[in-house]
Amino acid sequence: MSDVLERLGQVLDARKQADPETSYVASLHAKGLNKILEKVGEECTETLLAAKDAEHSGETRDVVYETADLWFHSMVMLSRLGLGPKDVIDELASRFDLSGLEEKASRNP
Ligand SMILES: N=c1c2ncn([C@@H]3O[C@H](COP(=O)(O)OP(=O)(O)OP(=O)(O)O)[C@@H](O)[C@H]3O)c2ncn1[C@@H]1O[C@H](COP(=O)(O)O)[C@@H](O)[C@H]1O
Repeated sequence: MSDVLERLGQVLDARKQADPETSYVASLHAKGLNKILEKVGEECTETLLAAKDAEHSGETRDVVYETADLWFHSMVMLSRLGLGPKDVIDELASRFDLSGLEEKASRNP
């Protein structure tokens, strides 16, 4: 599963040098970090709206589609900052066996 994220991360890094006329990712980089963050925010909102709709309709296709857009644009943001999916996967892996409530308590002793 994470192989897909790893491969996509490599493609995204390579696209930083690509022609903005032929690459969507390169066109985002050409517009700058603020444009990338704007897209992350937009996709986040679209994901929330799709999840709200899905709870009522039971139809989950749009949630998957919008979450893919959100992950994709978040990965473009990470790539912009010299990071990649491995950084996030390693962070999640380090949280295995740690309850979210315990982690929160350790932050606010
Ligand atoms: N996974 C994706 C991916 N998911 C979504 N998108 C694009 O993200 C955009 C989604 O934004 P919107 O729906 O808001 O579309 P929009 O209205 O065109 O966006 P704006 O003009 O408003 O910014 C669309 O253009 C989608 O095509 C993606 N574009 C590229 N990839 C991957 O990135 C690789 C490199 O892409 P290029 O840089 O285009 O070669 C591709 O081979 C894919 O693997």
